[in-house]
Amino acid sequence: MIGFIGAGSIGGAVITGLIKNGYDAKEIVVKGGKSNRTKALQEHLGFKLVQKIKQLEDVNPIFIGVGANALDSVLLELKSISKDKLIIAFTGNATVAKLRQSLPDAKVAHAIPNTPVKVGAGFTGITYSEKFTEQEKKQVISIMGYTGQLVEVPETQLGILGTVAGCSPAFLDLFIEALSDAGVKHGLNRKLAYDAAIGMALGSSKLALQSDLNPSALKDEVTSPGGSTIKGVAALEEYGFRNAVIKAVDAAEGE
Ligand SMILES: NC(=O)C1=CN([C@@H]2O[C@H](COP(=O)(O)OP(=O)(O)OC[C@H]3O[C@@H](n4cnc5c(N)ncnc54)[C@H](O)[C@@H]3O)[C@@H](O)[C@H]2O)C=CC1
Ligand SMILES: O=C(O)[C@@H]1CCC=N1
Repeated sequence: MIGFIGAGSIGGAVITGLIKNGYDAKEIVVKGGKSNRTKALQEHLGFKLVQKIKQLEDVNPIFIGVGANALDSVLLELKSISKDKLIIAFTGNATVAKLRQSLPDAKVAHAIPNTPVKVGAGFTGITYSEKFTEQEKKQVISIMGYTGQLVEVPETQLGILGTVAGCSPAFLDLFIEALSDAGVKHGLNRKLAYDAAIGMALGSSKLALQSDLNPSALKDEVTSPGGSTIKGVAALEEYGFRNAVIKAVDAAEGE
């Protein structure tokens, strides 16, 4: 059995991704928060819902999906049942040092998933404490693999990886929304405008993944000489698109 504490946006997305992609819901135990959200998710997905962290005593690994405000109290409650367990926290400020200090008898890791885990297309960065064996890392991969890619990085890179992959779904959604607004401005109906923008983002991502060319060269393939695309690219540069994206990442990184 595997466990979750906190099933909000990211905890719920990982649980959904696991179950929708074939992980047995009967093997998942969730301790949710005070809202009815987890109950609604449980009715939809069929995992086991418990009321107390102590009820996760026989569960391993345990994933923590609570926010920073709830982390300390959760770790305090978890301590007495954490001996030799694998504890993986998604919480932004759950550094390995903090987790290690709060749960000295556990094997801890800090991971930053992104919301596409919900459809098995996630990109999750993870830093393990040195206590994790290769076998235990494989165990985590065998679970998180249901939700997409899992990439191990040193903790010095986990924050920026979490921004580039974890915050950016919101940035891309904003781009898709803006693109469809422009389509509507020029006469497309809203549904067709969204379908076109989303279909483009999906197709371009697939092409970037499968092509030998980097995104810069792929852009060059779209910009016919004297054509409409290069005029649009010039306008994006004029309005600081590239700089706006870099500044967005700087801001998310707290700069
Ligand atoms: N939303 C995202 O895309 C990502 C979020 N994160 C990090 O994950 C953390 C949570 O973020 P969200 O899921 O967006 O927030 P959220 O507010 O949607 O989810 C937090 C959940 O924890 C529950 N909770 C609070 N106290 C609890 C307790 N004692 N026991 C069980 N459940 C409890 C709440 O009821 C809520 O459902 C944050 O630190 C965030 O930085 C990390 C990667 C991606
Ligand atoms: O906004 C946040 O704090 C989290 C971190 C990555 C995505 N969402």
